[in-house]
Parts: sequence; C-alpha cells; structure tokens
Amino acid sequence: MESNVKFTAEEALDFHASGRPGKIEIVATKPMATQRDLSLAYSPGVAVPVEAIAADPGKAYDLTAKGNLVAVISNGTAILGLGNLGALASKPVMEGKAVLFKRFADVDSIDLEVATEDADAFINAVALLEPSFGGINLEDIAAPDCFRIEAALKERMNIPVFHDDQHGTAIITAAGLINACHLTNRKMKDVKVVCNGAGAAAIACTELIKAMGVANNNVIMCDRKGVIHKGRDDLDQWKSAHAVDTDARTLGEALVGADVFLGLSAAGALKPDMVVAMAPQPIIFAMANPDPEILPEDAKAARPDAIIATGRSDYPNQVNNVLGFPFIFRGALDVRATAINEEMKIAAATALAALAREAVPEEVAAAYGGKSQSFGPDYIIPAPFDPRLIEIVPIAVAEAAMRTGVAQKPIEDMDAYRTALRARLNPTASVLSLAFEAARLNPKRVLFAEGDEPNVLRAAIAFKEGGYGTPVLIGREDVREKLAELGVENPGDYEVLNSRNSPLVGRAVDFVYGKRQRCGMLRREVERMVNQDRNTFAAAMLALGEGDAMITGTTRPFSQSLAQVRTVVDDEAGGTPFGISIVVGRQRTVLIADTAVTERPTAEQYAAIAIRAAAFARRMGQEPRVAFVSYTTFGNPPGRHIEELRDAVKLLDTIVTDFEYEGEMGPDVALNHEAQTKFYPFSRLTGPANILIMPGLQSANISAKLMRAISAESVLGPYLVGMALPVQIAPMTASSSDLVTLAVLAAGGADAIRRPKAKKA
Ligand SMILES: NC(=O)C1=CN([C@@H]2O[C@H](COP(=O)(O)OP(=O)(O)OC[C@H]3O[C@@H](n4cnc5c(N)ncnc54)[C@H](OP(=O)(O)O)[C@@H]3O)[C@@H](O)[C@H]2O)C=CC1
Ligand SMILES: CC(=O)C(=O)O
Ligand SMILES: [Mg+2]
Repeated sequence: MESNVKFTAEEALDFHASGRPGKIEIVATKPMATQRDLSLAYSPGVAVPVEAIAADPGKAYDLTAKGNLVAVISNGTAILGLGNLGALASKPVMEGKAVLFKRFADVDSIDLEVATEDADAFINAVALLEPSFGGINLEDIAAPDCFRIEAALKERMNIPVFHDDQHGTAIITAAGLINACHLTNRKMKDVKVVCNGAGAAAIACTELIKAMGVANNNVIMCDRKGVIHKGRDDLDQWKSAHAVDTDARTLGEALVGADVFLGLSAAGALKPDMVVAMAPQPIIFAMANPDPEILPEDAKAARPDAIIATGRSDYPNQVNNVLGFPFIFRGALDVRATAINEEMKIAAATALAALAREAVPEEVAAAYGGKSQSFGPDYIIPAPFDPRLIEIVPIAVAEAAMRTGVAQKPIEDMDAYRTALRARLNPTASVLSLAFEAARLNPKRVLFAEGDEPNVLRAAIAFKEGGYGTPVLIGREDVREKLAELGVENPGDYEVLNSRNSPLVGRAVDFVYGKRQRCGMLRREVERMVNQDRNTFAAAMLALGEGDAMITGTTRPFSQSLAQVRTVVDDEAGGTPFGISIVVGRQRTVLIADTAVTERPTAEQYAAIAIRAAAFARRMGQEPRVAFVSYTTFGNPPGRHIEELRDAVKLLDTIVTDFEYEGEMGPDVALNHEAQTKFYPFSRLTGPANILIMPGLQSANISAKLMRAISAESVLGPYLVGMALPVQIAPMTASSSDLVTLAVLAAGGADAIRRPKAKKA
C-alpha cells in the first residue's frame, strides 16, 4: 500500500499559477450583450427587484444568487494540519473548498479570508454578511476560538452556520466508524477509542460518536501534553468535558488494547509500536492533512489486520470532510434551512455509511476496472466521485431538516427533487474522474507512438507521475535527453523502444509480414515500414503484447495514422471503426459520431454506429437517446442524402434495441425536447438527444472541430471505437492534457465497449 499520486512542488505551484491564477472565477448567468440587457440587469431595471426584496426579504432567494451561495470563511489559524499561517495563506485551501462545493454539489461558493485572530471581531465581520449568503461554511479556525465563534454566529444568524472541520469531519468519521465496526463485529457501545488531538475536529468527532452510542468512559482524548485525564488543571471547558479517570498518561499507554485510533492532530504522531499494542483488527483513522499521523503502509506493516483510513485521496478509505460539506449544504439550501442541526448531521452520517454497504453501480465498478470496490476493509466509505452521493446525502439532510422543523421551504415532491438533484451534475464528469481513478488502481502499459514530440513527452510524464500507468515511448536515441530537458530527474526510469535498434524489431517484422504477405507486401517493404514508421512499429508492439494500449495522432492527419495502424491491427469483428467526439457540458454530454472514419456511411453502417455509440454513452453514465441529424427535420425542407438516415431508422426498428432513436431531424430539434413535443408529437425521443449521428463525416468532423475551436476544454476525442485492440488517435491539435485523457481512456478501453444484445425481429 503506497500513495500512487506523485507530484513535485513545482507542479503544485504551476497548477495554481497557470492560466488565470487561482482556482475560481465568477460567471454571469444572464446575457449582458445589449443595452436592454444592461437596463434590466443594472439601472434602471434592477430597482424593481430591490423594491420587491425590501418589501419581502424572502424574495431575495428568488431574485438573487443568495439561495445557492455559500461563503467559505477562515482566519487561517488552523490551515489543514499546517497550523496558524494566517488568513492570506489559507486562501488556496478556501478556494479549493469553494470549487469542491461546485464540483460535487453545484453549490456556488466564494472564499472570504478575514485577517483577525480576535474572535469578537471575526464574529462581527461574519454576522454582518448574512444578507449575502444562503449559508456559512467556517473553515480552518483553531480551537478553542472556533467553538465560541460558531456558537455566537449560530445565535446571531438565521442561515446555516457550519464549522466544517468540526461537523463535516465528525459526520464522515462517524460514517466510517459505523462501517469499520460492522466489518469487525464490534458494537458502538463497546468500542474503546483513543482520539489524538483535542481541537476543532477532535472534539466534534468525539461528541458525535458519543451521541451515536460510544460510551463516555471508553474514549481517551490526547493533546500535545498527553492524555486528557481528570487530574489535569490546564484544561479549558471543551477539553475538560472529555477528561476521564485513567492511569494512562501518554498516547502509547492509552492505545494499549484500544480498538480505534482517531487522529486529528499532526503528521507522524502515531508510531508503529503503538499500533502493535492495539486490539485485534484495530481501526486506524489517521486523518491529519496533508500528512497523516501514520502512513498506511507503515500501519499495515505493523498490523496487517488493521482497517486504515486517511484524509487523502491517494489511499483507499478517504475519511475527509469533502464527502460531507458539499452534499450537506445542498440539502440544507434546498429546503432553505435556518440551521444544520444534530439530526441532519446524523442523517448524513447514516446515509453515507449505508451507501458504502450497497453494491457499487456499474459505471463506478467499471471505472475501477477489476479491482474490487465492494464493501470491505479497503472500502468502508464511498469515494467523493461516486455519482450517487448527490442524490442520497442531500435527500437525507433535507428530510431531517423537514422532520425537525428547520426547513422554511419543505420539499413537496421527493421524487421530483431526486430527479432535479441528478440533473445538477453531468454524470460524464464523474465517469471521466472515475476513469482516472481506475487507471491508478489498474495501471497499464501505454505505448506513446510519437515519443519524440515534446507535447507527447509532457503527456507521458504526466501519465507516469499521475500514477495512471507506465508510458512506453517509441522514439529515437535522444528521447531521454529530451525528457531531461523537460525536467525529468531520472530519464532512465522511462522505457524507450527505438524501431531502428530494438531487439523486438525482428518479431515485429515477422508479425506484420505474416499479416500482410498475402496482401501484396514484400518482406523488405515491411522491414522498411517497421523501421521507419512509428505507427506501424507501435501497433506491432501492441499486437505482440508489449503494451496494453497505444496512442498516436499528433504528427499526421487522423486518416493517415488510422491507415497505418490498420495495416497491423484488425477492425473489431463485424464492424467498421468510427470516431465519437465527446462534448462535455456542465449539465449534459453530447456525443457526435462518426467524426473520424467513414465519409458517407450506408444505412447499415449508420445503424451499427448508433448501436455502438449507445453502448458507449452508457459507459459514460448517459441513458442513450440517438438522433440521426440532418438539415431536414422529418422531410422539411426536402433534400438529398436523407434516405440512408431514414433507412437506418427503419433498420433499427427491425432490431430489438434497448435505447431510443429517432430521425431525421435538425440539431435544434434533436437537442430541444420542447420543440420535439410541440412540433413533432410523434417523435419517439423522451428527452433531448445525447447522441447525434451526423449525415456523413464532413458535417460530423466540422461540428466537432468547430466546437473544439470555440471551447477546447469541453470537447474530447475523437474516441476511436471498433478496433480489435485499444488504439486511440488524437487530433493533431491535442494538448498534452488531451493526450493524457485519451491515454487513460485507451488504457481502460480493453473492456470498454459492450454491444447491446440484438434480439430477433
Ligand atoms: N480528514 C479530515 O477531513 C480533517 C482533518 N483534519 C485534520 O485534523 C488536524 C487538526 O485540525 P483542527 O482540529 O482543525 O485544528 P486545531 O488547531 O483546532 O486542533 C489541533 C489539535 O491537534 C493537537 N495536536 C497537534 N499536534 C499534536 C500532537 N503531536 N499530538 C497530539 N495532539 C496534537 C493540538 O493539541 P493542543 O490542544 O495541545 O494544542 C490540538 O488539540 C489537522 O491535521 C487537520 O488537517 C481537520 C479537519 C478535517
Ligand atoms: C480536510 C480539512 O478540512 C482539513 O484538513 O482541515
Ligand atoms: Mg479544514
């Protein structure tokens, strides 16, 4: 067990400095294009909502962003486990929390760093901000001030105030503990817990687990001075509430025979010999950030039977408040809760624990490619990318708010609420995130055919450093020099295959000649191709099992790369390969096909593309709805080249398929369900299409490239479907991060496309 994500300090700085500095920006939700827009958005139109809110303050939720806006507020006195580094230095963490709110629960959030260590000044500053926000997330404020600050703000403010390090952490810890006890047949009331740390997170975790059944006398808390026992006279009211009668004075003494270690203190505080002295199957939550109290590999070496969790995303079992705060606020905001109370916290913890015990959904399991992601010692808590969290946790929180009378706007139709929650996030974003996780858990060897190109080398470095697999670089003698120029300290760690002198060349030639000798190729021609053409050599290496997947494309046109690869790698049985471009919007994904291969498909080819694109959509977390797209919608205006599309629809009618399809129609109708029902009530689509099968390569390719040129970061691919081995051909304009994504998808491609079952007509 070892962390599989590696990065240098320079990379972390570059990440934050590149492009627009920092991690957030503000985007307008209304057009600001015309004078009329300005008149409505600002003076004079804005006076109308001003007066409406003055007359009825509740209208602020309907007329401004308040209801979906949370402030992440800190004074920087306890930044992660790094200590008091001041308000300004806390800004990267607070921006980080703000983007996590958005990414995981579509909550808009802004960071506010308040430069004071005076609790009263801080309380005043925050309390006065009530009109601006729907909720306040306090972050990284040290104990004991954090307790007084939170209590005072809850008293003064009529919106939810939540100190994340206390309650967010406590909720996730409680969920993890419920499941770790379940796995080791322990009862909450019997477990002996030692909590190292007596600050914000530690006190709140201890209080919550006690409220959930852990006995008072079974918890020993330690601070920097050792065990918090009844004989100490240096304790404040928060620590003394947890003081116990015990002879133990040090963490090591307290841990003898203990069932559970909760670490909310500092890096390295837990030593292997202390772990050895714990009870059988010890539960170790080393949650200090960024470095835990003990590294999982060290804890595991000391006690192979331990269940281990950390606060980090690069080890199994991430017990981190990121699993809580986005979803908890989502539920609280949606019922316009006046507070986040104990019942809402317990509901969130119980929902999280129950979710981890459920079967992992297909797209999550597929993304984890073969590695077991079912409930067990290495999976006691869901991963933050789990697409079910956005439905399950907010509903649990909203229901608890309604039960306990703090919901000002109770939800009337829970089913509709569930659907609305699901629609807040684009499931493809989760699938792509999970594909990266899967690559880390199941790293593959990916052949980078253009290993001489700086852009490709940058991608290979990121692929390797990200822990996604082993890049195998096809290139000449100077590849390692080029790696060194790009800052790689040990270029010798990279595998390089040179088609001029690799010992594998002979096998490659035999293999390709064996395939092509009856297709008019002479052996010397094959030798020349293998030696000189990187795609032929790389594809032969793939076919011979020297790599699990291959990526190429940046040095020549797509069709040329594809032709070279196809001299070595077969098409998948029974089909022609095709390209899918993936347009990832905030809330939905649209797939466009065939953007890469066949200029004018036949009706049979269109139908086959639709069937396989539908299977691909499912893999991307989308329920497929195919539209055969044209400039004509159901015959109007009449024109040429629509017969094949119509025949494809008829052909699909004769095959039993498990997805919706319709056509021909214009993209304006295909993507707009209202237009479909209003003007074409006979259309069989039950929602906007998410797969557009274009009438030929020209329109497909032009559409995808046009969108890519306008908004590069939202268009992926083309992803090549239908080769017998996982090969991906990037567009020549691909950035190194596009290449990493395609390499990750290629690596996961072996088990990618599942054909839907065809049934008899
Ligand atoms: N995984 C997660 O989701 C979260 C993890 N954390 C982590 O928990 C830690 C504490 O954060 P927070 O509660 O906000 O900070 P606080 O400043 O409020 O509390 C820190 C506490 O840790 C104690 N402590 C520090 N070093 C040691 C040590 N070597 N041995 C024993 N106790 C020690 C301090 O003791 P004393 O009272 O004597 O000063 C204090 O009680 C941080 O590492 C943070 O990253 C926090 C929130 C969420
Ligand atoms: C995760 C977090 O909030 C912390 O470590 O402070
Ligand atoms: Mg924190």
